[in-house]
Amino acid sequence: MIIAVDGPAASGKGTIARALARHYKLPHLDTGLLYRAVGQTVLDRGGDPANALEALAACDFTDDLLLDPRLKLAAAGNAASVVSAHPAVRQALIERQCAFAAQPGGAVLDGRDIGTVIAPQADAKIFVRATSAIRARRRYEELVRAGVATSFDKVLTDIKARDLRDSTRATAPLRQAQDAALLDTSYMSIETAISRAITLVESARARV
Ligand SMILES: Nc1ncnc2c1ncn2[C@@H]1O[C@H](COP(=O)(O)OP(=O)(O)OP(=O)(O)O)[C@@H](O)[C@H]1O
Ligand SMILES: Nc1ccn([C@@H]2O[C@H](COP(=O)(O)O)[C@@H](O)[C@H]2O)c(=O)n1
Repeated sequence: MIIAVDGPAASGKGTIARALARHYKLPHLDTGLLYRAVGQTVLDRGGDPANALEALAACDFTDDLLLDPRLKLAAAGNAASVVSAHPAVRQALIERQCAFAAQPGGAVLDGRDIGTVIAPQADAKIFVRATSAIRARRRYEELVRAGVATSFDKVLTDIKARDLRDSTRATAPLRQAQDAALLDTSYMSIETAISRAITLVESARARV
């Protein structure tokens, strides 16, 4: 079974995708990490994420970078949102994601274009959303817990800028697939959101 989980920054899609992977004993891929690794590599090389050639060259990152805690920070997230708009970067990362989705037994992937581009054949698709203020509050609290110095206003501004870039780019923009179920977690606890996600997957399976 392939499960596609998409949604905007800090909507909770990673939390839900990891829980679904545990529940159904499936491997999980956080595809945002791949774009973050490209963005971080450009920054480490002193390059400009908006430069398509530099961003494409940074797709040669090695997998140990995926464990680098810097990928969780705002700098990598913002750079990821810029490099991910280059069609050549998306093309360079597509094969790896499609292969992950196609492995025997299936997989859970989360990102922005899983249900629309990477795995349009997914058995279950969930589009996770929450208001920008609630997403910013959750992300701000997460960063504070991790000891990162920031402010709620900065996190909210970053999230809004990322939403705009991700949903207006020409290639594989963030959008809900026509056959995806919408899960608005704005006023849900993590536990409720996970349990609703499992119910949505079960409904999708029952329809097949
Ligand atoms: N329903 C919820 N209620 C409260 N907090 C939540 C909920 N869902 C997720 N969170 C918290 O919000 C933060 C962001 O969640 P998560 O990392 O899953 O989002 P994401 O969409 O995967 O983010 P990113 O776009 O950065 O990959 C985390 O600290 C997580 O614990
Ligand atoms: N399938 C995807 C996943 C991510 N992106 C871009 O990467 C940025 C970081 O993603 P997070 O999920 O870790 O927040 C995100 O803002 C997107 O620009 C993507 O394009 N496609």
